Amino acid sequence: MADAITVTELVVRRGKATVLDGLTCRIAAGRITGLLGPSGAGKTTLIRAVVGVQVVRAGTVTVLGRPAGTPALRDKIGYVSQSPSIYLDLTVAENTNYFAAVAGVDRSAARAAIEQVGLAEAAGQLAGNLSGGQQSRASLACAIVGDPPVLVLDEPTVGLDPVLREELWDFFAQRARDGVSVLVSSHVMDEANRCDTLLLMRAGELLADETPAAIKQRAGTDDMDRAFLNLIRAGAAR
Ligand SMILES: Nc1ncnc2c1ncn2[C@@H]1O[C@H](COP(=O)(O)OP(=O)(O)OP(=O)(O)O)[C@@H](O)[C@H]1O
Repeated sequence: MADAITVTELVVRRGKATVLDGLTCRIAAGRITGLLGPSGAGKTTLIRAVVGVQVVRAGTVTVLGRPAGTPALRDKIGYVSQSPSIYLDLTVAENTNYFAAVAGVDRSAARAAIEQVGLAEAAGQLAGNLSGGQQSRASLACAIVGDPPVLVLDEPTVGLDPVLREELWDFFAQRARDGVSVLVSSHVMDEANRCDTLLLMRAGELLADETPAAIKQRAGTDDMDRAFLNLIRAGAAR
């Protein structure tokens, strides 16, 4: 299977700490890859390197065969950061229209994105007046305008109720079936079960790069929470 993202011997320092120390992994095209691990493991740092906003000390990151951060990738990656990255003084529709203009697509794509995240009724509202969950969805709408072939989502379902979370995961699965490559970080284990592949990180290292079923089998349990705890504790004890 082709890789959408290739990370080779990646070294990143943040402040005085080496957060990633020679990380190597591959993210398959047209699949949902989950990025999991304890707080501080380096998930956001890896995501930032993939979208090209992280200074890297050594190693390489390529997306769709090009170095991460190259201008040619700008309209190929939809990125949702941990905090909503929308203009609070614009309406939802104005925000998505702006992203449509940047992506070079017309406003019908912006309207479609708003509908896909279930925000049609709030399209005319100022983003600053939305609830936290609505702001997250508005951010996601901006990221998916123009159907980029790669989606990079940093904890996109935080603060969402279970129904919305389910809908968004159905949406990610649909996107993957359409050939989109989805890299998504999460702390929620039932979300981990919906990924095709899981990258489990701890302290900047990759502890596992396997299917959810393989991870559970290796950890000797059917419960994903328990499987992760087992693997993380085994990793810590190494
Ligand atoms: N701006 C920064 N300056 C210095 N160190 C940082 C900075 N941002 C993050 N770090 C450190 O980098 C390490 C990895 O952080 P990162 O945000 O990548 O972890 P994470 O796995 O995404 O955590 P979480 O699940 O809590 O979001 C942490 O030890 C953190 O303290």
